[in-house]
Amino acid sequence: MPASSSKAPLVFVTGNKNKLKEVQQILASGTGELQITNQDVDAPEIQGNTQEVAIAKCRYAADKLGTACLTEDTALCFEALGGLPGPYIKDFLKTLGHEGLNTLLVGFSTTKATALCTFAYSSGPGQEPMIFEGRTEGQIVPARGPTHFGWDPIFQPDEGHGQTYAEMDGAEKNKISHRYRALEKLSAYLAEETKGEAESR
Ligand SMILES: O=c1nc[nH]c2c1ncn2[C@H]1C[C@H](O)[C@@H](COP(=O)(O)OP(=O)(O)OP(=O)(O)O)O1
Ligand SMILES: [Mg+2]
Repeated sequence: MPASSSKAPLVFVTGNKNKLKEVQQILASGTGELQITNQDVDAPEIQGNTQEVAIAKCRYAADKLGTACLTEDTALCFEALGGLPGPYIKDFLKTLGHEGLNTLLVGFSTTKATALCTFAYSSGPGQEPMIFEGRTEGQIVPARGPTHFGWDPIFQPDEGHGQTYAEMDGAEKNKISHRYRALEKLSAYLAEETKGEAESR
């Protein structure tokens, strides 16, 4: 029996169904070490850098749920704007839309952007969250493809053969995405942690 099967699934705290779906798909194609359930806690999101935002969200969720938990914060960082909107992309997207986000870059010499995913994991209330980051480099482009997930239509990853995230097949996005890369690091950490616990039993 794998050591992890004796453990309860980890609670992934998010209000975003698309994130949840991608995380489940990515984990399903992996080793099966990490299993998750989901809760929406509506944690307040502070101002700060991506790590500070992710840590505060996770700390709040662990205290509120009284258990180990996982949160995730996604940022979209425009090189021309010194990394902004970064963790504030949700509000920028809501207010400006895809077109407005493109307009922000008019007059700049680069449309380069980084999609940055930050998972925060706390092993329980009062336990300092740990951070796992994944990055995918790309360009901001006029919207192409289905519009069901956030800024997917305006982000064209450098490894995407000219397609935007939205135009890519879900499985293709999950091979190169910021979320996949962060989750890979988290899974490796949790596998080690589980191994350590099994050995010390
Ligand atoms: O892969 C992605 N492709 C396109 N758009 C994405 C992606 N991942 C997050 N997004 C959007 C959702 C939200 O507009 C903002 C991040 O904000 P963020 O606070 O992390 O997400 P959220 O509030 O929707 O869910 P949560 O409850 O986990 O905080 O970028
Ligand atoms: Mg949020």
